[in-house]
Parts: sequence; structure tokens; C-alpha cells
Amino acid sequence: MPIVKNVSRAVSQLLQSSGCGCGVSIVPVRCIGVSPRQVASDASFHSVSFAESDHPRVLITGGLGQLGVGLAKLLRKRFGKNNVILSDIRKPADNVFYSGPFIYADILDYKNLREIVVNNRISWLFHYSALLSAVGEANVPLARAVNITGLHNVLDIASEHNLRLFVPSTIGAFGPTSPRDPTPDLCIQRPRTIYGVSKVHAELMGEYYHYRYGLDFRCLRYPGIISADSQPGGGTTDYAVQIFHDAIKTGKFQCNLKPDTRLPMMYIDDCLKATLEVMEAPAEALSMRTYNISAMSFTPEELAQEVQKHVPELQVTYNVDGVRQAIADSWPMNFDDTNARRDWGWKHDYDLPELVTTMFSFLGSDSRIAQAN
Ligand SMILES: NC(=O)C1=CN([C@@H]2O[C@H](COP(=O)(O)OP(=O)(O)OC[C@H]3O[C@@H](n4cnc5c(N)ncnc54)[C@H](O)[C@@H]3O)[C@@H](O)[C@H]2O)C=CC1
Ligand SMILES: CC(=O)[C@H](N)C(=O)O
Repeated sequence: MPIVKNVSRAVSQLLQSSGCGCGVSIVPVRCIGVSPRQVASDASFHSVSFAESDHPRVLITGGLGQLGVGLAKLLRKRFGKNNVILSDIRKPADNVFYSGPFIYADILDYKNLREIVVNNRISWLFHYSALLSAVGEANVPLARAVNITGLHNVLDIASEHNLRLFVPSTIGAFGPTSPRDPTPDLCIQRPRTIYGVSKVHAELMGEYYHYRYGLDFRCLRYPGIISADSQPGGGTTDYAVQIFHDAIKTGKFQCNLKPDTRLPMMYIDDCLKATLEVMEAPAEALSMRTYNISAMSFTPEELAQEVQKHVPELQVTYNVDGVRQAIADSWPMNFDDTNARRDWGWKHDYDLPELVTTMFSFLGSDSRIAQAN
């Protein structure tokens, strides 16, 4: 890890020799200096009203993926529009750009990321940038860079600037030697994807920074997330989103996993609710820093049957993708989230029937059903 060890050591010696005995945690320091580059586009974020300044100042990295825009919407409702900055390396759609502050942030550019945190007085960071399981296997060097090197940048900046840091993990952080039905919080984790390996690394590094430097690191292991208004970014669980779009558009769906492949899944509103809840939980309530969260578990066959209650003419065929199937076969079938429910009161709202009804009410299945009749 490219920490400037001498600076860290010098600070450590200084504190020890000062004899203050105040128990200050030493933060990892990369380099001390001022970046000469100003981020022009952040200028408008500097004027924050007094009312808004009571709230955390939030940055979301990788915010234009499946989950980030919804998270920004939820957090802006709670903390005020200008207190939540969405960022990514992609160009935002008009509706996203005009819905609140957006900034370019490449998590591999350490100085740029630090500048954004400093100039915008960020106090909470939600680190969503990642390459998911299937795209990660297709480009391992990029997944390693984004998911591991990027995480190191985020951890160091969060430590240096005393941020509360949320990093999502996944059911993909488990592997074929983990207990799969159910999978508890603490068990063997030997995933066989670069995505899973990088997420176990993130869990361990975050927990290490918490114990070593006092970083307020919080992490949830998400199941496969299902959403209506955003497309998934290249994961193994993507089929469970695609089926809704295909049911409405064509009435035909070709599934890339076997019909009996059981995986934990969750509706996006539950996922975002849990994320905000764990970030707002008092530190004393958290007996751990990484929690499983769970809502439902189903197979493609079970999902198809539920979807057919809304679109009875839907035809489902199976054309198994070997890479995705091997990944799914190594992941949990059911997730044990007892600790999250006990420690900070986690409770999901959506089971399979409510999930399917809600998806169709967003996507407007009525038009297809009407056409079919
Ligand atoms: N969607 C899901 O089912 C699940 C998601 N998660 C985790 O939640 C987080 C968000 O997931 P999604 O939104 O689904 O991912 P996504 O793949 O849809 O979006 C990831 C975003 O990261 C951005 N990104 C890539 N390289 C970057 C870089 N160098 N700098 C900044 N941004 C960069 C991409 O442009 C993209 O918009 C990820 O960490 C993922 O591992 C965990 C479990 C399930
Ligand atoms: C479960 C996940 O982490 C993601 N949706 C994927 O399938 O890669």
C-alpha cells in the first residue's frame, strides 16, 4: 500500500513523545500537499444553507450504475438535495444531471478524489464503483484495478478525512466451500471470482482500518438487487431483472441460468433502506462492521411462475451460460441475516409476490396484457 511510511512514523513518534496520552488513532497518510487542480464543476456546491449544514455531506462513487441514482434520491430526501453529490466516470442522463449535484470522479485518481472530498467538505462516502461478477471475469485486470486499487484510494481518503464510509459487499463474497443454505455472517470465504475476491478484500481492509485507525467503516453484503428504473451492470443475478423487461416487450424470455438455481435476491427499495439504516445506526449498536442482509430466495423457475401470474403468455426457455452458472453454483442459496435483524432492527418489506407486482406497476405490464387480450 503506497502509504508514506516515514510521515506516518514521524507523526506517531511525535504523538508518543508529546506524552498527551489522549489515545489518538494514527491515520494512514499518503502524502501531504495541496493539489493545484481545481474542480471547476464543484463551485456551486460551496454555498450550503445553514439548515442543510446540519446534515452529513455525502459523496456517492460509481453513482450512475444500477443502485446509485436511487440511493441519491433517497439520501437527498433525507439530507437535502445539495448535500448529496453523485459521481461517476460516465456522462449522466439529463434527468440525473438536473436532479442534483453531479461531479466527475475516477476512483483511480487519488488526488482528484481527495480534492472533491476536501472542497465539498464530504463527511459520508458511499463507495459504489465496481465491476460486477460477470464483467469482472471478462476483464480481470480492470476489475482488479477498480475493485482493489480503487478501494485502497477510498479507504485512505476516508481515514485521512475522518469520513463515515459505506462499502457494499455481496453474496459473491462467498464460494463453493462456504455453507450455502443458509450462509451465516462468519464462515469460510473462498470465492472463485475476481469480484468475490475483491469484495472479501474490501470487507477485511475496512474492518482492519476500523480497528487500526478508528475508521467508521460500515458494510452490507447485498443479495442480487432487482430494480425497475435502472439496468444491472453485468452480474450473475441480472436475469431476474431482464425477465420483467422481456415479459413486457416480447413475451419471451431466455434465461442464462438453470431453472433450479436458487439465489438470494432483494428489491432495490429494501436494499437502499438497509443502507441508510446501517449508516444511521449508533456505533454502539453495531457488534460487527460487515452484515449479511436478506429478503427472499428464489429460482428462475419460481420467478417465472410468479411473473406468469401477470403475463400468462410469457414463454421461458433456458440457454445456460457456463461462466454465470458456475458462479451461481458457488454462491449462497439462502442468506442468514440474524445479526442485522438483532443489532440494528433490519426488516425487509418485499417478498416475491410484492416484488413482482411492484416491478410490473413501474414497468406498466398493463399495456402488454391488454395487447394479448
Ligand atoms: N446490483 C447488485 O445486484 C449488487 C450490487 N452490489 C454492489 O453495489 C455497488 C453498486 O452496484 P451497481 O450499481 O449494481 O453497479 P454497476 O455496475 O451498475 O455500477 C458501477 C458503476 O461504477 C462505475 N465505475 C467503474 N469504474 C469506475 C472508476 N474508475 N471510477 C468511478 N466509477 C467507476 C461505473 O461507471 C458504473 O456506473 C457495487 O459495489 C456492487 O458490487 C452488491 C451486491 C449486489
Ligand atoms: C450479486 C451481485 O453482487 C451482483 N448482482 C452480481 O450478480 O454480480
